Amino acid sequence: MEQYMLGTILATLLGIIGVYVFFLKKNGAKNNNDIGASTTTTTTNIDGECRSGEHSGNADVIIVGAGVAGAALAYTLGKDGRQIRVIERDLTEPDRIVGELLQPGGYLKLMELGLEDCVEKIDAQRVFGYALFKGGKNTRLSYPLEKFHSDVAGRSFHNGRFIQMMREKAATLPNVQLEQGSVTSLLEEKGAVKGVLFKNKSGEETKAYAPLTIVCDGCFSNLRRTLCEPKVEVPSCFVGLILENCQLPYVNHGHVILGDPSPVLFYQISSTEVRCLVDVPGQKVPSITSGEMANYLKTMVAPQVPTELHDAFIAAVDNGNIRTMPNRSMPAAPHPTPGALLMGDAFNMRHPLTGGGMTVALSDIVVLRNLLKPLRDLHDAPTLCKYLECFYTLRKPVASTINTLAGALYKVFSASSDEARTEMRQACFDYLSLGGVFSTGPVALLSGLNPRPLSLVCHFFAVAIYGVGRLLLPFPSPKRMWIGVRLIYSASGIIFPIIKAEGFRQMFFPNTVPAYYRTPPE
Ligand SMILES: Cc1cc2nc3c(=O)[nH]c(=O)nc-3n(C[C@H](O)[C@H](O)[C@H](O)COP(=O)(O)OP(=O)(O)OC[C@H]3O[C@@H](n4cnc5c(N)ncnc54)[C@H](O)[C@@H]3O)c2cc1C
Repeated sequence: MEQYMLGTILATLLGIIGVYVFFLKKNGAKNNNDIGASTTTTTTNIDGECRSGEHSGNADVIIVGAGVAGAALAYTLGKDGRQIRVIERDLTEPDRIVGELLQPGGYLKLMELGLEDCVEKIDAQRVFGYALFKGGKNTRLSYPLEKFHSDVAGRSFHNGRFIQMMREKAATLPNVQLEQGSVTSLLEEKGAVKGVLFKNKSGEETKAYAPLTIVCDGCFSNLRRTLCEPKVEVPSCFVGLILENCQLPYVNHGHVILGDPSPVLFYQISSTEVRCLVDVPGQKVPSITSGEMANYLKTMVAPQVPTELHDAFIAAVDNGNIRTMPNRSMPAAPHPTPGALLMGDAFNMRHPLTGGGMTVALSDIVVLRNLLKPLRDLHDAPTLCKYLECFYTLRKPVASTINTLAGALYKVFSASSDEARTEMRQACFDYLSLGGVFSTGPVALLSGLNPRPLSLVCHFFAVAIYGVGRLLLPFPSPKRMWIGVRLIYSASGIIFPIIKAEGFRQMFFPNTVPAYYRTPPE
């Protein structure tokens, strides 16, 4: 017992030194890398233009993009009685490897929005937690669902089917108009966005006006430039495969393999298909056409795949249906602009390892809906813009917890040649394997069921301290003490930059939003 106490005190001291050294070193460091934003011009000045003959319609809100965020938002605001005009580039069912696992926290938001039936009739699978695999060992991490209605669980599905269900549901509302068109720019007048310029289905340039334009054009957004400061990072890419005729070792669970060089995911997306996402660090993946990719998957990845899935994995590689997608992260950095708002991936992204994107998007929609509900008229753009500034703070507890965890876990779960990082990775696996609060705490954070930033920081440093304790006990050696110091330093180096980018004050003190911002304008 005394040994453990001593270990904990030592580890805490090391932690403080680590944090201090980290801040000394990082002070002033900047990262302004924006490789995600396109160079497309995003605003068109319409000062003095005649609008007669153009599509002014009578929309209260224009929504650009009917993906996860846009389609859910269209239904939500439409249900509240607003006239909604949705312009979506392609209304056919999307076929992609993103957004296939909705966390239970996201499902709760779907219920709040009245959209939970959109995961019915699409062969969606219930998800009750995760199974973690590392070096021949595995552990099951269940979502803490006991307190919730029996329907509440994660859901995994074909993303396109889910989106199509939400689009169809939104289109059943008479006040929601869904049309195909590609928005090329925002229409700006005296510093306020008044609508959009888009190419309709027949290729004709058309203008549409509304007091509020909400841009939900996804991770490759070319409209966000003027509405935020996009600092996009691409730490890795996902390579997607579909496995058939196989059974996951843990039924109804997501599977995370702590592989080398980085994680591999498996989860069921229908009753007969298992999605596999292989993380490849960096912005380039081996070429698919030259066969380099198949070779990489067979020689590097297949030996790390659980034996139950091995044959199906090889068959999926041989089948050749291999897709790739960059994994982007971008903290929310809005430029509040009268008449416009960003939502979904266009506004904020995080590494998809923890499957948090849809949960954040749906949670943001709930926050926005509640803010807009008491407003009868949206025409006073400057006042509305000032009022909606509190959206950026009110969303923080959920969004920042999920974002921070995604970024931190990706780094902890990736293999490294650094001994301290290797210890941290092992400590994380062992900490989660302890069960009880050591697994339910982090899983509740990841699943969006308990989005508390402080709890996240406590668990993160508890893992680090646990790692240091393991190094020092029973007999600390100078070498192991040094690795312990580096472990705390490296843990600080992982989490503090993410918290800084998320905005420390908003993340931990969301109730400090001035009362003025919370009061709806008349
Ligand atoms: C590889 C990968 C895996 C992921 N896995 C998960 C997961 O398992 N769980 C999870 O919760 N999240 C996951 N995510 C994140 C998730 O996919 C996103 O957070 C979510 O799709 C964001 O929704 P969105 O509406 O902002 O964007 P999208 O769903 O991409 O929708 C954007 C829409 O805008 C349309 N559009 C684009 N430009 C224009 C234009 N100029 N005019 C008109 N329309 C336009 C597009 O056609 C599209 O329909 C993953 C992401 C990646 C990259």
